[in-house]
Amino acid sequence: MAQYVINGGRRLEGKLRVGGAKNAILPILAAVLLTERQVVLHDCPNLLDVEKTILILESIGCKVKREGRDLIIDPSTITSWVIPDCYVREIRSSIIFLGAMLSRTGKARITYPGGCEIGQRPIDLHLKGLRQLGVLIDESNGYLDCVAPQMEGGIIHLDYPSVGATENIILAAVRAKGRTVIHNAAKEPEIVDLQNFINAMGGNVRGAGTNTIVIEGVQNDFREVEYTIIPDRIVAGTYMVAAAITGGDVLIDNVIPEHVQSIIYKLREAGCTVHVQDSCVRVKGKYRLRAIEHIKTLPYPGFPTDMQAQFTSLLSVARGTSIITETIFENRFRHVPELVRMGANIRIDGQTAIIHGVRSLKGTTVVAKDLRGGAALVLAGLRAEGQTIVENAFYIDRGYEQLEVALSGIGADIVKTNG
Ligand SMILES: CC(=O)N[C@H]1[C@@H](OP(=O)(O)OP(=O)(O)OC[C@H]2O[C@@H](n3ccc(=O)[nH]c3=O)[C@H](O)[C@@H]2O)O[C@H](CO)[C@@H](O)[C@@H]1O
Ligand SMILES: C=C(OP(=O)(O)O)C(=O)O
Repeated sequence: MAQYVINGGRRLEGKLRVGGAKNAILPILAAVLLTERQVVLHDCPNLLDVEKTILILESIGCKVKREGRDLIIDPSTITSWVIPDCYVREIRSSIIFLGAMLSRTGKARITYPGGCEIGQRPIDLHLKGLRQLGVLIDESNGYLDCVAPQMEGGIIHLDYPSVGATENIILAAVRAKGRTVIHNAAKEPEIVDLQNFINAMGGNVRGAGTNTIVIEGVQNDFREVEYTIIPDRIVAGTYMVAAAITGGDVLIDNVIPEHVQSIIYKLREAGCTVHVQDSCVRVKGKYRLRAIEHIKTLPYPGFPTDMQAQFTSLLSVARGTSIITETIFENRFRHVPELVRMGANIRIDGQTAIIHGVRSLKGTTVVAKDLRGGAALVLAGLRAEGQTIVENAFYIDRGYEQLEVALSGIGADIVKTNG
């Protein structure tokens, strides 16, 4: 199986560009089902999760063509409302097809989604919201069989601002009769991107980015659309940490600075210099950064859970003791035992990691257990003395495009091999 081999200790310097966001393109690929006209998406990242989502679209009859970083999709020819199990089990975000498929065909069949390395990740809020729009859901033998002859708008109060539930409800409500209001909606930038994409096709969604989203059901045909995916704030954040942890100086291009505000604040707190200009963020690290008193993961605009693991690596070599509390997912410290194998001094107490910074990490063989935890191990390897091998590279490839090429371009010694 593929692995990353890193010879650590090199200071990273130079410039790199961030591509379109995984968490934006995945729901947008589902939203494509809302139209029967051609959709052209620009800056589509070449990621495992994107490839698998394209396979879902193809398996239900859509035609998808990749030309460089563009995807050209013809969704006019849907032949099935059944989302195939094999993809659903592999990628969690496939559950978003439920709302989109219901909007398009009034029915959908899907199994429960996978991707549960970081927690249980139930879908109760998705289903509760859809039921409130009039969807009849039969849950038996591990399948969700859904029918919605005519969805009706309604008022939905989410018990928690779940990103996926917010997206699923928006997708279902776009074609419902009347107005839907989602209270306590998630405010993540990827939801704003979904709203903008839907509106570009002819939908009527407003309020994304705030905690109240209003969807006016639209019955008429949607138009052809060309749309550019927003840059990936988590990939940007990961490169920012790569600069910081190696004491480097890296300019990251194609970033929306507002989307990485909480990451910038924490990097500055650790002693990094961060300059922001237009769509560029420049991060200068130091060999020994300062500990951060407390990082608590929170829904946007709070500190993202998807950056928690990378900061655990960073703080493992900072001067002093840092505390990180993970409040979103219950099993998201699986990178910690691997970091400890590299010489980090970290103790887990429930949902909190207590990190006593050490002067150096030592390269060894470690195993990625999930996407961001895997990226965190690569970051630790960039800093460590000697050679680090990160096994299970496929986890990392779910969310990072040619990570070894990007990092080599700014001075890292990293290759991907077939173990
Ligand atoms: C493809 C995608 O966009 N993935 C992101 C999305 O995941 P995802 O959409 O799965 O995350 P959610 O916001 O839904 O989950 C947040 C929390 O709510 C819980 N929950 C969620 C739904 C539900 O019906 N019931 C329930 O209890 C989850 O178990 C979790 O503890 O947001 C997460 C939180 O920012 C990110 O880490 C993921 O990268
Ligand atoms: C948890 C993540 O993704 P997913 O929701 O697709 O598993 C992530 O991007 O860090």
